[in-house]
Formats: sequence, C-alpha cells, structure tokens
Amino acid sequence: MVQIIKNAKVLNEQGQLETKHIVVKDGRIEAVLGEGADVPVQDGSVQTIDAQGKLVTPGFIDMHVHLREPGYEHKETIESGSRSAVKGGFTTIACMPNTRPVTDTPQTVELVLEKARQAQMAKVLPYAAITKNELGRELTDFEALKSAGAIGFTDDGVGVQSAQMMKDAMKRAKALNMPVIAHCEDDSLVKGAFVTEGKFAERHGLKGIPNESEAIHVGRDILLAEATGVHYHVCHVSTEQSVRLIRQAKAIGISVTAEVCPHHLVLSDEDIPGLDANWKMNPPLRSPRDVEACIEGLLDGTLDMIVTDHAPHSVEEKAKGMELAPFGIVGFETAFPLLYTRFVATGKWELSFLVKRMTSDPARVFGLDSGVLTPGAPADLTMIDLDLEKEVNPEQFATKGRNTPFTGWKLKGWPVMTWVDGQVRWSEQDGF
Ligand SMILES: NC(=O)N[C@@H](CC(=O)O)C(=O)O
Ligand SMILES: [Zn+2]
Ligand SMILES: [Zn+2]
Repeated sequence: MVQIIKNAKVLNEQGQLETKHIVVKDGRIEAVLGEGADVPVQDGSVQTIDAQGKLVTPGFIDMHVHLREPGYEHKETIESGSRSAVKGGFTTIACMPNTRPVTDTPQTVELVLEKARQAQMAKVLPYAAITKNELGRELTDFEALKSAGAIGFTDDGVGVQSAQMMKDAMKRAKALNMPVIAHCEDDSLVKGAFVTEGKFAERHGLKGIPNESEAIHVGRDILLAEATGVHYHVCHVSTEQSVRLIRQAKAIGISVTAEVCPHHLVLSDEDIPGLDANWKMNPPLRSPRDVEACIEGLLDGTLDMIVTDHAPHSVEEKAKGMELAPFGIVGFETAFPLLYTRFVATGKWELSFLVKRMTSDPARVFGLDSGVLTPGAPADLTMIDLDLEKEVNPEQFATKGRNTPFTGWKLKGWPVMTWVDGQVRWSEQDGF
C-alpha cells in the first residue's frame, strides 16, 4: 500500500525546514519528494494525508521507560504505556526490567514482547536485568536473555553496588556485543534521603542525596568500561560531576554514552513547591548549577540523547506524601512540548537539535534503523503542531499515571499524529 503525506514541513540535513511530500510504501519510507516533484498518481490504491504545513519528524525514540508489566498493572500496562508513548509522539521505547517478576529470564522478555505485539502501538524494546531480581548478588543468563530479544542489560531502579559484579557484567556483555546501561547510585551515600542535598533540603530540614552518590558510580563504571571495552550507557544524568566525568571519558575514547531527562533540564530543587510527591523522582531534581551543566552537556554532545524515564505510579501511592511515595514521574505526553516551549520557542536551541536528540541520536547509539527519514527506513513518523498551545492536564493523559510536576503548564508544540510502520496509531482528531 502506498501513502503520501503531502505538504509536510521536514528538517533537512542543514536543519532548515522544507516543504516535502513523504511517500510511504509497505510501512517504509519510499521517498521524500520536493515541493515541485511529481507526486505518484493518486488512484484508489494511494492514501493521501495533507499535513497542511505541519512539522513531520521521525518518530521519537525513548531509550528509558517503565511500562510496569508484568506485576504492577495498576500503575501501567504495556498497552496503556505504549498508547501514552504514541500520544507523546514516541514510536520506539525501551522498557526497564524492574517489573514483578523482574525481567531476568527469557520467559519474561518474551512476555513483554508478546504484550507489546498485542498492543500494536509503539515498538517496544525490552532491557533485561544485570542481576537476578535486581538484587546485585548473581548475574542473569545474558546469552539466553539476548536470544530472547533483550537489547541491553541494566538494573535500573537501583545501582549495582559491587564493582566486581559490574565488571563481570561488562565482560559478559562485551563478549555478546551488548551494552550495559547503568542507574548510577551508591546506596551508602543516599541512606533514606529523597531530595537532593541543597536549598530545598535545608529549608525543610531534610537529609539530602549528594551529587557524588551518582557521580561515584559514573566514575567507577567509566574505568570498568575502559578495562572491559564494553559499550557503557549512563542513565538519567543529573549532576555536574557526572557530565564532567563523561566528557573526559569521551575525550580519551572510552566507549561511553549517556542520556538526560526533560525534568533535569527544566527544573531544579529550587522549583519544588513543597513536600509534594509529584516532584519526587530518582535522581532527584538538583541545583540550578547542575541543570546548567546538563544543558551544556547535551549541547556539546557529552549527553547523547533525551529520554523520559517515564515512571508511572498510582494516585494512591503518590498521595502518601513526599517521604513515603515511590520515586518517579510520567514523561511521554509532556516531553516534546516541554522542551520545545522552554528551549526552541525561546530561541535557545535549534529545532533540529531537539529533534536529533530525540530521534537519530538514540538510533545511532543503539544501532536502530529508525530515527531518520531516509528511503528504506521504517515509516515511524510524528506530526507536530508547533503553534498548538495547551495546558498540561493529567486527567487527559493516556498513561494510567497522573504523577507529573507539570500540571497546568501552558506548552506549545504538541504531537497531533503518530505513525508506526506506516500505520496511523493515534491522532489528535480521531484518537487511537
Ligand atoms: N526514576 C524514578 O524515579 N523511578 C523509576 C526507577 C528509576 O528510573 O531509577 C521507577 O521505576 O519508578
Ligand atoms: Zn534509574
Ligand atoms: Zn528508570
């Protein structure tokens, strides 16, 4: 089947917008034609959508998300999570193994893949755990997990406390040509704290999570990555010190890549209004100085990509208050408008830069064939109305989660239609 998306604004190699007609055939991009080009005959077999000058980008890729299934279906399911993803313009999402059971066996990897197939929404790429039950005691069967379809190994949710365990994991992953993805957190430095060390903690008389609890693992793991040669990827970077260590490691050719979340680029601990669990996430919101360092790191390529760390929790769980509620906020449905409004609409970033960090950069780092509009690539596409302005309203989210600090924010640049393999999965007008 042939589809034509007419009059789409597309970013060219130089990052400028050009009007194009995107031709899709059998789920793949067939051609991206210039304005004057002859569009293939539009008989009955050709389906045409007029983008009317709206931006069309490769579908967003989110390499760090929590879909909660199996085990925590009250927070999210693979279906509700992947619907939320598609509504946020994401067409490929990589899900973390901190489910119940933990994704530490081939059976659980297969279950995740099967549920994702049934949901028929976004492409779901499962990570598997580094250690059994994410307890840090015994490595999982990397080879079997890879065969079942896992794309990398991580104990996200907790740090791997033992350096020896991490080194063994890296050796095994390297032998299988697989990446190790690390949630960097030294438990001995955190002990019970739930906000960053700094102004907010001081004002409320709270013990803080120091920056070193993250950066110590980053530094340790960079050395282990150097020793083992593995592709080491750092999760949700939030501190100046981590950015510095990753920058130095890259400069001397160590195989390290990293991600950063929208909330760590937009919010600091000084923005937290009070003891509200919708502002509680791991890593915590850091100081304005850390925020600036993360932005700089993203700009100079030290941080390779933006991920949401979409982490839905139920209203009841988040109502327990900041101390007792679980860490995490939802992310899919606010990520692009948030960053577009804050950084692109204000003239700080080029639109092409933001899009690259959400599409071709994650695809390059993880070797995916999507994230680009070149002929032959899957027709995973997102149409965005850059002028559309809406208030964030969690009641309208497709995710089961309502846990966001961005309620009521007026944002511009909302996704309005999403295609996966040439199929429209969601549109603002017609829903799912
Ligand atoms: N980021 C979070 O605050 N929470 C994540 C775990 C994690 O990403 O470490 C979760 O699973 O809820
Ligand atoms: Zn984490
Ligand atoms: Zn996470």
